[in-house]
Formats: sequence, C-alpha cells, structure tokens
Amino acid sequence: MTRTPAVDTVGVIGAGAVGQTVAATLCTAGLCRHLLIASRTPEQASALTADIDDMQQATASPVRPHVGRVADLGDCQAVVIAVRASFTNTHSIDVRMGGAVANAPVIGQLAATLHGYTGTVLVVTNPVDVMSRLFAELSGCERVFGVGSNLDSARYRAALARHLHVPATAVSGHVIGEHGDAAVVCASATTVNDQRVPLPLQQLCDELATRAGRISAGIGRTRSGPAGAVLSALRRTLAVDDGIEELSALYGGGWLGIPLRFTRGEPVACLPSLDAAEQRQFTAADTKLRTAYQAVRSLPELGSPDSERAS
Ligand SMILES: NC(=O)c1ccc[n+]([C@@H]2O[C@H](COP(=O)([O-])OP(=O)(O)OC[C@H]3O[C@@H](n4cnc5c(N)ncnc54)[C@H](O)[C@@H]3O)[C@@H](O)[C@H]2O)c1
Repeated sequence: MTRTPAVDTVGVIGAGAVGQTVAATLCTAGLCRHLLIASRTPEQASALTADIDDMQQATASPVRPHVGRVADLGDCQAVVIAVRASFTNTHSIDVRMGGAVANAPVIGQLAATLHGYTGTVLVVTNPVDVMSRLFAELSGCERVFGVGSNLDSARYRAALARHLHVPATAVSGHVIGEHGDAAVVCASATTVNDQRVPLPLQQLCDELATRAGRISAGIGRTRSGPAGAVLSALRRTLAVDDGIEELSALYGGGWLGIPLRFTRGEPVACLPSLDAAEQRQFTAADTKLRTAYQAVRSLPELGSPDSERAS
C-alpha cells in the first residue's frame, strides 16, 4: 500500500466495537496520514493504537495511529464520535432511542471539550439524530453530521438489488428521517436503471427494521456496516469525493437524516419528491425527533439552555 492519504489527521473518540472498526477501516483505506485515538481511559486508547499500529506494520498502510486525549483533537480535519455510556438498554422497540438519557451527558462533555472546533464532526452515537443535534448545539461546531441514514440507504439499495437481481449501483433511492423506527423509505422516487419499478415495499421495510438486530444477535454489535458508512461520509465531507450522502443534519429547524449533495465538501440538501404518505412519515419523524431532543435537552446534567443564553 503506497498511496498518499488524501487527509492529514482524523480523530476517533471511543475505542469500542464501532471505534475499533472505524480505526481499522481508515487504516486499510489509507484515508489519512495520522489517526488520533481517544477513549474513556488512556488504557483503551493505547490498546487500540497498538492494535492499529500492528495493522499498519503488517499492511504497510500510510496511516500512523497515535494515542490522543479529546482535548488534543482540535487540529484534526475530522473527528468521529463513537462513544457509548455504560448502561443496559431495556428497549425492545425504538432500541436506538434507549441510549438517549445515558449517552447525552457523555456527548455534552465532549461538546464542552471540543467547543468551537472548526473541523468536521461525524457523530455515530445513538440515537444519532438526537445526539448529533445535541453535540452541534452544545459545541457551537458548524460542521456536524450524524451517520446512520446513509447506512440505512445502502442497506435499502442492496436489498432491492438482491430482490431484482441487479447490481446495487443500478438502484437509486434513499432512506431518510430517523435512523431508527421512524425511518422513511423514499419508495416513490426510487428508480432502477433510471426506471420506476414495482417495489416489494413491506419486505424491504421489514429487512431494514430487523437487519441491525439480527447482526447484533449473531455477533454482539454492528460494526463493519457503520464503519463503512463513516468512511463514505468522511470522503464526502472532507472533499475527497463529490456525491450524495444521507446524513443527519439541520433541516427546516429540526435535525434528521436527509440526502446532502456534497461538492468539494460543501453540503446542499437535496430531498427527493415524496408522495403524500412519505411526506406524512417524514413530518412524523421530524416531530418525534424534536420531542426527543427537547426531553434530552432538559436533562439536569446538561444545564439549562436559558442559563447558557444568559451567560
Ligand atoms: N449511527 C449508526 O449507524 C450506529 C451503528 C452502530 C452503533 N452505533 C452507536 O455507536 C455507539 C458506539 O457503539 P459501540 O458498539 O462501539 O459501543 P461500545 O460500548 O463497544 O464502545 C463504546 C466506547 O465508548 C467509550 N466511551 C464511553 N464514554 C466515553 C467518554 N466519556 N469519552 C471517550 N470514550 C468513551 C467506551 O469506553 C467504549 O470504548 C453506540 O451508541 C451505538 O448505538 C451507531
């Protein structure tokens, strides 16, 4: 592996299942010259750094891993947040939302440490639409995106391609709204080889709703799919490639997954046309996420928005 990395430094916060796989993916993809790894304890960060260092040596990757602290990540072009508080998720539906109360204070601490950071932040921590908004609003960072709807969209296009026996590249379509139970499949605008085709919509929705749970039931956590979605989002947000990526972002005063067209790293929302049922689902997702955000924002651990405005 001899190619020159497109990016200088990327930071990863959280050395768990997703953080480990993101770090390994960035190392094998050769995306950046330096990878700064931070986690809840220095021991975790050192251990993952050593493991990635072994990978770098074995593959001659140009990516050099280093132990970092969150406060050291200010010079990174991008920071990936893949933390998870220690808690037991008791939700059997709306599973991702089950992490909101536990993860919000951790995101709040990271936002305080990275306040005013000018690079790109990709939030992976669930519920990702709520946590990315929380990070953006508490940190003041302007380039914050949540990763999740791009993974849903990739899964949707792949499932439809399998059903129709066509390459996934022949399918154009998006999953937007919440990365969770209120995901919206944009079926009415989906095309295959630029043609509208009849879709097995219920089958596709069932596959989307159950896939992450089946992966977690078999191997403990989802990790490679999310890491691929992070890599794809980094390439678009850091201007390595132009193209559309479905990410969670500010839209119409709320914060939810939408297709963003990136040109040299700059995003412009490009929502497909929605039929009446899809529009209702999208509005419902928006309402659900605004309500969930307000509930999280009023947690006493995060301080009051009013006292922040006053200071
Ligand atoms: N958006 C997506 O598409 C997607 C996909 C998969 C997982 N996730 C989410 O990503 C998050 C991480 O998942 P995981 O499986 O890697 O969890 P994990 O429990 O394996 O790892 C979490 C890591 O975060 C670290 N951590 C906790 N508090 C921290 C702090 N204050 N500072 C720094 N590090 C801290 C922990 O020590 C641990 O290393 C979860 O919220 C999960 O639900 C999102």
